[in-house]
Amino acid sequence: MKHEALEYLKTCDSVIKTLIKILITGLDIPNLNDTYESLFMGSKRINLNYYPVCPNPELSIGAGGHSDASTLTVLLQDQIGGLYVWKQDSDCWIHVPPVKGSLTINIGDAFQIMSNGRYKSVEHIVVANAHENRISVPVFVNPRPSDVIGPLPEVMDSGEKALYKQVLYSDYVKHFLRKSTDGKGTVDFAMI
Ligand SMILES: O=C(O)CCC(=O)C(=O)O
Ligand SMILES: [Fe+2]
Repeated sequence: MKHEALEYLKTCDSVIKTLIKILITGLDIPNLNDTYESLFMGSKRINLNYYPVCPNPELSIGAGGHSDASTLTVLLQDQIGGLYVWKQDSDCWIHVPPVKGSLTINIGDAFQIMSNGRYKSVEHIVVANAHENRISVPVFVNPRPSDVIGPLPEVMDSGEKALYKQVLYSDYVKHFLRKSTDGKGTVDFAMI
C-alpha cells in the first residue's frame, strides 16, 4: 500500500505543477521558479479516507465543514458521492458529483493567504451515505512547515491592501488542527 500511495503521489506531480503554473498567471507571476515551486508545492500529504455506511446519515457527519490548510487539494473520490462545497454567492451547499476518471481540485487556505484573497479556499463537508461505504483519497499540496507564507510581492505590486500577515506555515497548521471543523474560520488566524 505504501508503494502504491507513493507512486500515486509521483503521478500527481505533473498535474499539480500544471495547475499551479496556470493559477499563478492570474497573480501576475509569469513562471514557477524553484523558490515558488517549493513554496506552493514543497510538501505533500496523501490521506486515505474511509466513510463507513451510516443507517441514519441525517444524524451524523462524514466530515464537518472545513477548508483545507493546503495550497491545493487534489481529490480522488469513488462513485458514491457525498462531498458538498459551499457556494458563497448563493448561500448553499452544492454536491460535487463523482465523475469517473476525474479529479476534484480545491483551493486551500495557503493559496488564499498567498494570493491576498484573490483565490478563496472552498469550505466543504462530507455527508455520510445510508447504503454504501465511501472512500476518498485527497492529496494535500502544501508549503513546507518551515516556510513563511503571506501575500506575495507580485500580488501586492498593484498597491492593494494586505489582508493577511506573514505566518510560519507550521504555526498555521497547528492552529488549523485545533479548529479544523470550524467552517472557514481557520484562515482568520492569518488576518491582519
Ligand atoms: O472525502 C472527501 O471527499 C473530502 C475529504 C476532505 O475534505 C479532507 O480529507 O480534507
Ligand atoms: Fe477537506
